[in-house]
Amino acid sequence: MPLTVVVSRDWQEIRQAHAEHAQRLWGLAVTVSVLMLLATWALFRSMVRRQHLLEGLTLADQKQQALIAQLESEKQRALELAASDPLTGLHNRRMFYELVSSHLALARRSRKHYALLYLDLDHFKQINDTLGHHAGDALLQAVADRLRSMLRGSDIIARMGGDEFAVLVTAMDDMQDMDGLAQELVSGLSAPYDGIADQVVHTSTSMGIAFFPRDGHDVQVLCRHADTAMYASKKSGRNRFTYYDRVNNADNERRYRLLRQLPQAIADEQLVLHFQPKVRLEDCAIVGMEALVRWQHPEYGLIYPGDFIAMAEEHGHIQALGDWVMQACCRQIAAWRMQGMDVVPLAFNVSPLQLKDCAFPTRIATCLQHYGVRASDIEVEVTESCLVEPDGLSARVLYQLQNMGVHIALDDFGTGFSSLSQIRALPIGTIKLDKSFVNALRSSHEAGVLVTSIITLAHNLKMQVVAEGVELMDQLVYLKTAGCDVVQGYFLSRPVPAQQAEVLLRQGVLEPA
Ligand SMILES: Nc1nc2c(ncn2[C@@H]2O[C@H](COP(=O)(O)OP(=O)(O)OP(=O)(O)O)[C@@H](O)[C@H]2O)c(=O)[nH]1
Repeated sequence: MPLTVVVSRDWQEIRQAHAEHAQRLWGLAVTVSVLMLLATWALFRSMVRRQHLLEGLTLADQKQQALIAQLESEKQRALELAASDPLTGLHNRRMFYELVSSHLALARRSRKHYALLYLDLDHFKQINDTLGHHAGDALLQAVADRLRSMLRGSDIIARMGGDEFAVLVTAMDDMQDMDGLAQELVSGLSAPYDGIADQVVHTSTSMGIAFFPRDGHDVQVLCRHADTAMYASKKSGRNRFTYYDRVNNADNERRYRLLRQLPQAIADEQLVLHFQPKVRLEDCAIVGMEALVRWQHPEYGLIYPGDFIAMAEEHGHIQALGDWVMQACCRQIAAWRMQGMDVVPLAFNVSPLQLKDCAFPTRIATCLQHYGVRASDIEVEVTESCLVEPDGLSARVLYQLQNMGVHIALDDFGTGFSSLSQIRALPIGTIKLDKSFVNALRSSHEAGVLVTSIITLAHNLKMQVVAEGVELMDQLVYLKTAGCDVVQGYFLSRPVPAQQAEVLLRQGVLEPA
């Protein structure tokens, strides 16, 4: 700003000169002040806006965290339910297998002994029949409590289903130690149970014991041997225990004879198929049938697959047996069609070993052609164990089957380790919900929630849901409400021979009684 010097005697003149200058200064000061005020106000507004934005972001973040936590806890709940038995709170079969497997992996390096116990209540069905299912349930809970109290925290206890329990007694110094504990368990479990349906209930338990490593090296073999020993206890009078190595050799003898006779039995057509209808819940129409193989043995009578499929798998007969089943199905479809009947798809079970055979799809195609049957007339049911390697040979075989037009269903869903997202990558059109879930519907609200969410998820993934093992009206009603598509189980029909299946097919519908 220029410096002005006024020399004058006239006061007015001097004032005049200063007034202009002061006015300019004043104007400048006002402008600067207004600008500063405006800048402060703008800064303040932007800070307030930032604060709002920050609060909004924090809130959104909190909401997202809450949602993630909720999802995590839902997942945890589902996992817990899938790992434990809802009625007793013990581990379920799946978890037992997992825990025992990891225990045995460590046990291999120790010098300790492990005993696998299989327990089955004696005449439990009578308790259900006379006192009702609620009393039966209460007794199962009381048995679970007694097992917990009699065993150590380190032992693994599970309810394997129905009235069957299993225990892994861990790290014993000596196999002889088992005698005392086994006796204690058998007598402890046979002591009267107070307050079951306001009564005192008496029951007893038959038990079988297999030792690791003496009687088997993995959980499957140990369970099978302990189960065999448990049956030996039942046969020799119940309310007792039997060690696997002391099982009456008659059982082993029978197994050995069946094993030797199986190849000839397949060739001699001693196998027969029974058929269990699958019923659509929407209109009770029979929309499919599962073919189940039985062995009509000349000496032992009708033998169920549980007695010979594992044996066929272990001893290299599964391909011949599987081929027989596939051919018998196609033959049956052709025969029914010849009689002018409307045929529904016939499903048959395929073992994991068959799916590892890259010639399997070609054999199916030849068989279909031979009997003049369409690929859509059959369905293959595979188990989750077939799917452990999603891009392995089994997956390729499944894709080949799908390309041929064969429908693929996943059997016993929920008992293995596959998740819906894992199986989504495979050509699975239907999941068959395992009967343990259907069974748990009666005793657990959580099971209901889980079943409903599996059905919804499966539908979102465009899969059909078949519920297996439906034995009661209330299970059927629940499944229908939950949106399940198809059911199968004793409540509608047991597996029946071809002639009875034919009657059902002609009927076309199967209304609940
Ligand atoms: N209350 C109740 N009963 C069940 C449950 N699950 C299966 N069951 C019943 O348990 C019974 C099991 O009977 P079994 O073990 O086959 O026969 P059992 O009468 O015990 O005869 P033995 O084993 O030969 O001594 C069947 O009647 C099933 O319906 C359940 O969760 N609760």
